[in-house]
Amino acid sequence: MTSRIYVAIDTPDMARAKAIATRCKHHVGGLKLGLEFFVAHGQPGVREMAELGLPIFLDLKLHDIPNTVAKAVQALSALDPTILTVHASGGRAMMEDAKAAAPTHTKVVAVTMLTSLDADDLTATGVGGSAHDQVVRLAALAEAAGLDGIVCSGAEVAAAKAAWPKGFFVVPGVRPANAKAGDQKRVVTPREAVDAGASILVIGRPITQAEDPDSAARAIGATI
Ligand SMILES: O=C(O)c1cc(=O)[nH]c(=O)n1[C@@H]1O[C@H](COP(=O)(O)O)[C@@H](O)[C@H]1O
Repeated sequence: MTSRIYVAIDTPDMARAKAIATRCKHHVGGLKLGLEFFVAHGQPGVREMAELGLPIFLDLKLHDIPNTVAKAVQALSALDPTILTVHASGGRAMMEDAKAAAPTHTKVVAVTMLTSLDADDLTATGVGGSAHDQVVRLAALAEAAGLDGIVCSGAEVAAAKAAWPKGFFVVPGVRPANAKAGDQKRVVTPREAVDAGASILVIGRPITQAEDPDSAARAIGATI
């Protein structure tokens, strides 16, 4: 079975990005390329990484007015990513237009509440209610907009999936037992994320900062 792990290649260094991806490519299901990589290398960089043969998750977390997001999605369509992110808080029309502009088989998923935020951070942004409420509310909005799924923490995925059984659920903020949380606040283990219903897990530093990324990915894979 294909691994559910997408490794987050968060580096602006192309040689390092390729080295990590090459070392763990047999134990992950895909590569997640985000802002750090994209700002440094753009579309040619994404194409170069795609040559390694793994599915590409392009995590640009688009968040702007509908027209701007739709045009940005159109402009990156030739990359044909397997997964693409937008922010659910951009609203329904923005999500609808992003989905309409994306290649038909690209899964467009909406980031709900970043895993680096906790309840206090949410309150500080002026949003009432718990993380659970916020994720379930934004998941319903993403579903209504015709998206394929959402990004949320492992703590909310079971509730979101109960409300949207056909949704695709991306779970970052994943840490093996005893691993450093770093800037992540809503953290679960890989096993907990899968048991709760994650479709895929996004894992960065526990693999990329390991002395041997291949063994780290293999060891995490063995726990799920
Ligand atoms: O959309 C994401 O992938 C994402 C959403 C979120 O809420 N939290 C989150 O950490 N991510 C991404 O998941 C990765 C997590 O990396 P590590 O914390 O190093 O495992 C990073 O590339 C983040 O950009």
